[in-house]
Amino acid sequence: MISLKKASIFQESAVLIRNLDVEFNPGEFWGIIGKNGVGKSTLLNVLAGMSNHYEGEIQIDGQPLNQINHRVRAQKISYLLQEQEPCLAFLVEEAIGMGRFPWLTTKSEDIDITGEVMNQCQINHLQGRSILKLSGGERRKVEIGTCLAQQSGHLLLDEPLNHLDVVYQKHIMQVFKQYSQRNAVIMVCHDIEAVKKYCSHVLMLLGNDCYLSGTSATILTETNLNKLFDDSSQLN
Ligand SMILES: Nc1ncnc2c1ncn2[C@@H]1O[C@H](COP(=O)(O)OP(=O)(O)OP(=O)(O)O)[C@@H](O)[C@H]1O
Repeated sequence: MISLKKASIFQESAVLIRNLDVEFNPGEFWGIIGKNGVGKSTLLNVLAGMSNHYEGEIQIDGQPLNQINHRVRAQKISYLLQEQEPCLAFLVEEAIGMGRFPWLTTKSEDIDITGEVMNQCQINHLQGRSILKLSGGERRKVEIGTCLAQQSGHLLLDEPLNHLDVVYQKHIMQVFKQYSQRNAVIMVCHDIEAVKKYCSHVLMLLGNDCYLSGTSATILTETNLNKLFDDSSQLN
C-alpha cells in the first residue's frame, strides 16, 4: 500500500499539490486526472523515489519512502515514464528482462517471466529486434513489458496509452485491470472514458491545492468533471 498523509509535492520551490491524503491499496486501479501542468507526473516521480521534493508522510507498505533502499523500492514500485528515450541497442527481450534486476532470481526464471510478459503484451514477433529500431507504439509496448516483468506490488503508469493504437489500448487496459486485482495500479491518463471504464478509483487534481479522491463512481460525476475542465462540452 502507498499511503500519503498531509503530503505536499513541490516542483523546484513551487508547491504543486498541498496536503494530499490518499491511500493506494492492492486491488485498486487508480486513475489520476487533471489539466496539463497540474502536477500529475511530478507526483508519480515522487512516489517512484525519483524526486524527494515533498513534505509530509509518504509510506510504502508501512515504511517511509525515503528510508527504503533502491533494490527494495524497485521490488515494490515499477514506473512507466510518460516518455522514455532509449539510447542503447538492447534487444527487445533484453529490455524486458531488465525488469527482473531487483529480484536476483535465476536466469531460467527470468527467461520464463520475460516470455510470459512478451505473450501478455503481444510482442513475441519483436523478439531479436533492437529497441532503437522500433516504432513509437512498439517501443511503448516494450516499456510496458519491462514494468510488468518487474512484478512489483505497485505499478505507476504515466499516460501509458501514448503511441498505442485503439485496439491495443483496449487490450493493455485489460492487462492493467487484471494486474490491479492483486496489486495497486496508479495511472495518469487524459482519456476520461478509459478511466471511467477501467479504474476503480480516481484522484482528480483540480489545481490551487484542491483535489478530490474516491471511487470512480463518486468522483467522475458531471459536476466534478465540469469543475475540472470548466467546460463539460470537452467531454462529448
Ligand atoms: N524539470 C522541470 N523543471 C521545472 N519545472 C518543471 C519541470 N518539470 C515539470 N515542471 C513544471 O511543473 C509543473 C507540473 O508538471 P507535471 O509534468 O507534473 O504536470 P502534469 O500534470 O503531469 O502535466 P501534463 O498533463 O502536461 O503531462 C508544470 O508547471 C511544469 O511546467
